[in-house]
Amino acid sequence: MTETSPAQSATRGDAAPIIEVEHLERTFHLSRTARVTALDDVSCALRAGTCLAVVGESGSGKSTLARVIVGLETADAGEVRIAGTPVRPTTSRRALHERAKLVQMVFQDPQGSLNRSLPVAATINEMLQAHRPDLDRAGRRARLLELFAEVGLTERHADAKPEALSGGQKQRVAIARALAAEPEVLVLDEAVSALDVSVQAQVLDLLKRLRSEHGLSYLFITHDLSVVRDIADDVVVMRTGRIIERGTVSDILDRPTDPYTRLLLASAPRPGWKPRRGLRDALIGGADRTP
Ligand SMILES: Nc1ncnc2c1ncn2[C@@H]1O[C@H](COP(=O)(O)OP(=O)(O)OP(=O)(O)O)[C@@H](O)[C@H]1O
Repeated sequence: MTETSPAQSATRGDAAPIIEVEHLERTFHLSRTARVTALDDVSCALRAGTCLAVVGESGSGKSTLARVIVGLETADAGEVRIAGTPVRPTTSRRALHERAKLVQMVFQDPQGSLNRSLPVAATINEMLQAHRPDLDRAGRRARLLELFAEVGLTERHADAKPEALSGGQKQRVAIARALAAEPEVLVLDEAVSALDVSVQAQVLDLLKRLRSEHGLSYLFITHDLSVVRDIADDVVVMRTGRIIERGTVSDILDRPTDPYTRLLLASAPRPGWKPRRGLRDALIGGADRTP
């Protein structure tokens, strides 16, 4: 990770892409006759030092896009480049290690990356062993505590087992674990979606601070438009595997042109929000039928 200088921040608007996604296709074959197209000619770019939100309702292809980007899923066609290097299927430890130094993923459920029977420090230690071979045992412990302090946790949290931590604390551990690899990009897949609103706000604040302190870039996957204004610079809107609208946060949130984006906005919780009856039917049945 590198520190962002004021000059770098000032030129963010023209920043070169750190992730380039070109014409991705991915179809899942569910049976001999049934298939679902999760990605249909998807192209987008994440500018270095910025946050690109990928929004859309459940099943629109957001997680598949994220998984293809980090190499957990293979596309049928198209290409992803991270810092100019194509993401290709590989079992080479060296290639996987180099990719892990570029991009780390944070999932909705932090439990998946934590070992139930070990203190959470063990998870971070494992990452440090892989990515900081220069550190001895004491050096790793010192770095671990530094990472915990960065995400607002203490030594007490480091030595606790996952079950003793709250959802927000576990998500902070997952973020510290990702940072331990010192990546350039975090792919955050619904990373705050399971948290209570107040905890969600604190984790979003943490992510904003980490981004500016370390010059990180974020691909922020969410179905919840209410968090997008807070964290993102650019937005792509996905529907049934396609990108149907893209632009800056204010383009998409204040001046959406696509009827589906307008419906998503109408369904986003905000102060005074009341669910509209039939909205989901309208979303599934055809956005252009309902304003
Ligand atoms: N491994 C898989 N096998 C079969 N179908 C899959 C698989 N992964 C995703 N799909 C299907 O691809 C489509 C897109 O799924 P994806 O998880 O990418 O959407 P999403 O927008 O992230 O939704 P959610 O927020 O619910 O995860 C869905 O119809 C889903 O059922």
